[in-house]
Amino acid sequence: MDEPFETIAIVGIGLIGSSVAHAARASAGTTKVVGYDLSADVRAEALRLGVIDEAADSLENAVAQSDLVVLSTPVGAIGKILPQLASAKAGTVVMDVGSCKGSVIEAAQGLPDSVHFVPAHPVAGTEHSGPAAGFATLFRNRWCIITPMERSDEAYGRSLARVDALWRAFGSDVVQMDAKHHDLALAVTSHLPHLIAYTLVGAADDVESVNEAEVVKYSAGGFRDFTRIAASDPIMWRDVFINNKEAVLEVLGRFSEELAVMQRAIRWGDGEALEKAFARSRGLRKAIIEAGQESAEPNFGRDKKG
Ligand SMILES: NC(=O)c1ccc[n+]([C@@H]2O[C@H](COP(=O)([O-])OP(=O)(O)OC[C@H]3O[C@@H](n4cnc5c(N)ncnc54)[C@H](O)[C@@H]3O)[C@@H](O)[C@H]2O)c1
Ligand SMILES: O=C(O)C(=O)CC1(C(=O)O)C=CC(O)C=C1
Repeated sequence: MDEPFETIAIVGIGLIGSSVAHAARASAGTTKVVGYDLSADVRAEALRLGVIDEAADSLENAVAQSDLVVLSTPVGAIGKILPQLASAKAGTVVMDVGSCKGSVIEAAQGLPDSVHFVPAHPVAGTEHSGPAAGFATLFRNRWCIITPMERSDEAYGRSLARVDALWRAFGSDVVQMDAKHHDLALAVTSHLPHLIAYTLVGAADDVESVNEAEVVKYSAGGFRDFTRIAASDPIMWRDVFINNKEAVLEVLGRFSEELAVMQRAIRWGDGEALEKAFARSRGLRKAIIEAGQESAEPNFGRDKKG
């Protein structure tokens, strides 16, 4: 990288924060990672694992010594932390990695121009959380969506370019997007699927004549795949749904209509309608595989040993 961020501060050392720390050291010229987390246990674990070089005892201390501040806490906390960065030294670059962007940008409105805030969202993750879950290649071949602040000064443009280069160094493709569009698109591709997975697992609890032991014992592939998604961090997802309410409710409305169409087709034995809908889904999966965003191997390649 031309102008690397030599010292970075990771605020919130979980799956994404620790992955950024690993990737920055491995491929973006970072030589020192300072970490701050609300949890002292997480700070100690991150230090022990070598995810961070130094644990800061406060947000201020982490920010003071860094070229780049990475906000990788749940989205609700990002909104609370941003206003506290108003007094950061001039030229500090701050980047978040939150899953929704409108509420984060709203919280950044009060920052002075001397702080360069670049909202980013790596569309990459797993169902695991915590500092041990991160790895350097998480962002490789994935998209990172940047939703820049509305400002046209040259200094901000330079910081934007440095953040763009950082994600490219991690192996991501980078695209810029308006925050409102980002929030609607991700409500379709990420937030609704998680809501459906959480709801499906909840529904299994509701069928009283099938007990939990049977659900576990006879769990079929489709159910197992949903449970992977539904094992994601409850606090992270609570914050996503609260902070992307409008887009999620819009997409959920469309989903409910589609579900009613399916329900009706099943009730009336309309095989043609069902077959048509299922064929369309198969085509979409093929397109995702062809775009290199998923493995074509059965069961996502998880059956392979070694
Ligand atoms: N998990 C994913 O797949 C994924 C993918 C892309 C983006 N994101 C986004 O990245 C962010 C982090 O997600 P994650 O999966 O790494 O979460 P995580 O649960 O693994 O880690 C979050 C960490 O933030 C800490 N934290 C909470 N409040 C804090 C505060 N006020 N100050 C300092 N630390 C605080 C927690 O103690 C925890 O260690 C979220 O905003 C999420 O929306 C997640
Ligand atoms: O792969 C997963 O397990 C994820 O949930 C990652 C995932 C998603 O694909 O929906 C989750 C949240 C994000 O903000 C980005 C990526």
